[in-house]
Amino acid sequence: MASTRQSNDGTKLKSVKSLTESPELTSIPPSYTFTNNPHDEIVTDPDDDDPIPIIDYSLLVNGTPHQRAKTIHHLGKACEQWGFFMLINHTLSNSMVDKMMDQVFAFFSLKEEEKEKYGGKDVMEPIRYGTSFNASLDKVLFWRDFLKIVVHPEFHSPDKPVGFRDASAEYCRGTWKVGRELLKGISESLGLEGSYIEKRMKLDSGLQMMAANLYPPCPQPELAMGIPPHSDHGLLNFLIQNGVSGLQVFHNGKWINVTSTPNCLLVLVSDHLEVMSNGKYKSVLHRAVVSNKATRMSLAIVIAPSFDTVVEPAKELLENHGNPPAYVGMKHKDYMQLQRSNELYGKSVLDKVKI
Ligand SMILES: O=C(O)CCC(=O)C(=O)O
Ligand SMILES: [Fe+2]
Repeated sequence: MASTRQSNDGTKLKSVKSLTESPELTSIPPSYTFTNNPHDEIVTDPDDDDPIPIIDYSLLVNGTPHQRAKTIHHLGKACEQWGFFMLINHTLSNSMVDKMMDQVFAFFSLKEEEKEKYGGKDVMEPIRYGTSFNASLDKVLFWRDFLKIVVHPEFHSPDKPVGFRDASAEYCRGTWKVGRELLKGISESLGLEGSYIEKRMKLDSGLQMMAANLYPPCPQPELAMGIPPHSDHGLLNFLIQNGVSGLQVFHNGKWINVTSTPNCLLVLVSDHLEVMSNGKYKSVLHRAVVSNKATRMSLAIVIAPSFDTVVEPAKELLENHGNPPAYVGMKHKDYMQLQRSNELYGKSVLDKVKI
């Protein structure tokens, strides 16, 4: 049975998409308005002297030993200094990516009753459609509808739209492969064996999740927020978007606009890589702002440890470098549950495991 999402005052909460479809909407409802301006920090485009790192995937997998070693070095620096990079020359074809984005758009375009089949309250449901982040807890609502699906170790898919299952099976297989190759390079960049992360994080039964976000045009974008500053659970997050910018990453005390670059994967270092590397690599704080011009869509693929893995700093890194652990271990499932059942705010979950 379709469940009903409740807003703070107990009334049914509409998706942002259906809210924006009412023709008279010229201002945003007060429940979406931030009283302390979320846009008051420094926002800038990337500096020419400190550009967003670019990693060439083809050199990592098919390069000469020298090219591969150089790429692994750059990869390590990107994880250390930005927690974020753009991946080019990867193996995901344009047609595969386009097909996937078309299906995500088709899902959000279904009738609300159809989408509401996945509108359950349990934050750990394998397929979950909703709005804002945690609508029953969010003090101010976010200008965003979402669909989250677990696709590994068990593959799930909504039945509609018709082409969704095939497109997502193909896209998820492709991104999983890229994720495992990148994690090999990242293990090596930490001075560990190439297979270290995949073994230690039990990636054969690792969690892969797809999270699709829809940010409809907003009549007062300066008062609203698509998704608040946060870092993600898991090891890596691959983001693609529909050609409309809105992602900002926090770097050296400033919010950096990430302009949409076709054919590249935006790769975000996530909390479990920070924990596992004992803080050498930092998960990136990021947020999404909205616009009054176009609907923005983004699609995230989370590559994460198996649910039963206790994620803690790699003993080998502590022993080799004589460093004390900076984080306590926590089971991935407990970490994810903690993040999903609270307000999304900065690195608040990571702070709980920091020593
Ligand atoms: O829409 C974006 O660019 C960011 C989405 C995001 O941070 C997430 O899904 O975790
Ligand atoms: Fe995120």
